[in-house]
Amino acid sequence: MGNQVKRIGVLTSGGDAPGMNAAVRAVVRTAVNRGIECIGIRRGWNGLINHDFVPMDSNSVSHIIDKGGTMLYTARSEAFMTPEGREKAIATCKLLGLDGIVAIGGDGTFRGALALSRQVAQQGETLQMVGVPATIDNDVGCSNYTIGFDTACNTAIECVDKLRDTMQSHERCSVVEVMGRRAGYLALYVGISVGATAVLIPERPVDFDRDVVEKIRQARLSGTTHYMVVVAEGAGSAVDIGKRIHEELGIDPRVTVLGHIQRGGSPSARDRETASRMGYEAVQSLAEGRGNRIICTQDGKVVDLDMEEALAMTKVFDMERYRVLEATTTGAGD
Ligand SMILES: Nc1ncnc2c1ncn2[C@@H]1O[C@H](COP(=O)(O)OP(=O)(O)OP(=O)(O)O)[C@@H](O)[C@H]1O
Ligand SMILES: O=P(O)(O)OC[C@H]1O[C@](O)(CO)[C@@H](O)[C@@H]1O
Ligand SMILES: [Mg+2]
Repeated sequence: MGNQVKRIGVLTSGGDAPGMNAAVRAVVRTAVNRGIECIGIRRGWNGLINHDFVPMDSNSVSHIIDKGGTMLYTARSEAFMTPEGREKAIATCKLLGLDGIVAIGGDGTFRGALALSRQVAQQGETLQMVGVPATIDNDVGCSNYTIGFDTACNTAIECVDKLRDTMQSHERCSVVEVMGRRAGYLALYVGISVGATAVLIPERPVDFDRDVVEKIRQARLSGTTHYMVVVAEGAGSAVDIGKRIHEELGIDPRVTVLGHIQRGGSPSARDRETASRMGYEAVQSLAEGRGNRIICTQDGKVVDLDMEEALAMTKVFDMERYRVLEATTTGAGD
């Protein structure tokens, strides 16, 4: 774990996101082209604990840029949350002679990276970590955008468009739950894009009467006979919302929880391109001696920020988008 970067590891961690493969490819190819060896660590942080790795060359990442999922597999690691687990990971890094690691994942993955790097520093050594944001939740505070979000939005939109066809024919109300963990980005982007009657997000405290009952009522008064309610998983359960709509309005909604379908599929152009740029920047950053960074998009540019400072940043939710939704759907059909 010296100063000059000769060999790096790359891993994917947390929930998978379309475009993770494109990011792995960019990391491996950029490293190889700079004369840096690259080791794939499999199954997230668990791979470092369990010696689960695979040496990678340029050909090992051929034919993956268009694939969803991650060729390195991913995991959530309980063991890595403990100093003892991280000690085993440090031993593997020493054994493999890693100078740095590119960790592709969400905020949790980066907290893990920081914890590892601090523990190494306590032992008087250095292990440079670089994070690449990839999560369908788009909830990494320091980055405007996270790899996978665009594809997940497009997948959800395709599903909701199909639901709308049958809701329109049967003159029904549909309640659709989308992922996002504690964030409402996915729900709001999808809601705007499908012309949802109502969207519930955790960033805006829900007033059921104002945000659901009145929206459906106004849509009905405008002549509409089908309604689409999009619920972010962080704002509540679609099943509960459906029951409440039945109680308060006497209609009989159909509930769909989109679930993990939103995490799959071939990555969109935006996700492939962003992943390629971020993967490239991650290796540049390590090779140029800038460790403990998170690669971020800010105003369309890819930049690297100090990991600790970046993790302390919070994203300001753009409420203007909620106003766009209201201005374009309230009192009308989709
Ligand atoms: N504070 C922490 N210290 C050490 N390791 C952590 C910490 N937080 C998270 N990790 C590690 O990172 C892994 C991934 O974190 P998490 O499950 O939050 O997913 P994520 O990277 O945020 O991605 P996503 O939210 O898209 O699923 C955890 O399973 C754990 O191994
Ligand atoms: O794959 P799991 O463990 O069910 O996790 C689901 C969670 O992961 C995500 O898909 C990505 O963070 C969230 O939107 C969701 O809450
Ligand atoms: Mg997360």
